[in-house]
Amino acid sequence: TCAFAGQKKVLAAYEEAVKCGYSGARAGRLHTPHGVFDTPMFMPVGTQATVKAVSPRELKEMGAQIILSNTYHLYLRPGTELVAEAGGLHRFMDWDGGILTDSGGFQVFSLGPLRKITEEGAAFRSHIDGSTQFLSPEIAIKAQMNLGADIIMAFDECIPYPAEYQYAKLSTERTTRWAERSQKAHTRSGQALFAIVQGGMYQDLRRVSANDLVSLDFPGYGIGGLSVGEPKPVMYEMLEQTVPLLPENKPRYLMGVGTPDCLVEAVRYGIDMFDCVFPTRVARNGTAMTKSGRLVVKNAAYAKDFLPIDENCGCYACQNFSRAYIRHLLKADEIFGLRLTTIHNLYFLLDFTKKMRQAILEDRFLSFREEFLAQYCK
Ligand SMILES: CCNc1nc2cc3[nH]c(NC)nc3cc2c(=O)[nH]1
Ligand SMILES: [Zn+2]
Repeated sequence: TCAFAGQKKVLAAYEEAVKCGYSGARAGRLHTPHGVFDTPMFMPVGTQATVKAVSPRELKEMGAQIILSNTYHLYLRPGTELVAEAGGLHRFMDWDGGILTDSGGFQVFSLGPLRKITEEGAAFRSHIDGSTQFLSPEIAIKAQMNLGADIIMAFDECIPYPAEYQYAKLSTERTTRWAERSQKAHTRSGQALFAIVQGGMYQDLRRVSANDLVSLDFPGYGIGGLSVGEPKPVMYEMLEQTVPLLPENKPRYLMGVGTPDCLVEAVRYGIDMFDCVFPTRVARNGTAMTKSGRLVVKNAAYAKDFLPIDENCGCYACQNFSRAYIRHLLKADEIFGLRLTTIHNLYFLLDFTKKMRQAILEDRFLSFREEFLAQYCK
């Protein structure tokens, strides 16, 4: 491993990245106004200012460092000015760890019935009350400044998959112009603005997007437009093309990823931060994540299984309750059942990133990856 001194960048500084072997995997420390955090890291998703079914105290207990909230949702309800009046998102939801807000781009394209995208921004209909809404780089950045997250995201377009080369090219160029407008609109000190690399599934567009955004000098970079239905090998190929072009002393955030096998591959390419609704979403339909794959604890097979979900798991659910009990709660539509599967899934992913960090620091990441993939894809 080689120690690595990054120059101090305001707030989202990236330093002590420790490279491991010939893979791009690295263990780093991310500096924010709410603390210094270890990477690789998984960020639980708290879309509407709550990570569904768990409390801030439980999140802290399970080792969550930074959580994600969605600007699109909070902008529509309860409104980002209201959150600012409440003292900002940290106060509003009583979370004193790190918060990252997305810029609404993705939700507009994936939630609201899309109206149209112009150079100015994106018009859409609210998925809540059908009202006509409009988001632009300026509006999205102002909303995020009101929310007061530690890390905010530039306004971008997540190119759908598949997309024609010409569309991907024009959209990527516009996203770069939007990144510049986001930068100009961002006037709040004590907050890091990350750009988002696009380029669809086209190697040359990915390289152009990364190079253009790097020359605009952001404190960190999201990699967007992935985990949108493309085959995993295509996602990995885009990472291979993109990550090496990003500054080593700045964090790389792969948006919307994912399952443990994707995390371990992305870490190998040099990704530091992840967010995904998968662990909390599948928990709510009774699926638990384990190192051997998924365990649908709601299945009849577990009716009399008095073992925990995972005997080696240190989470509150596995330390105190059996599969039979959790299955009973889920079958009875008891809220506590969803809480237990959610606590387990979040703990599993947070613990998994901690294990990857340890492996990197001990220079054994590649064997860690081999062993995990052999067990997980079984
Ligand atoms: C910050 C908002 N912009 C933004 N969010 C995203 C969220 C994603 N979530 C997934 N898979 C679940 N892919 C994503 C891509 C983007 C993307 O390209 N852009
Ligand atoms: Zn557990």
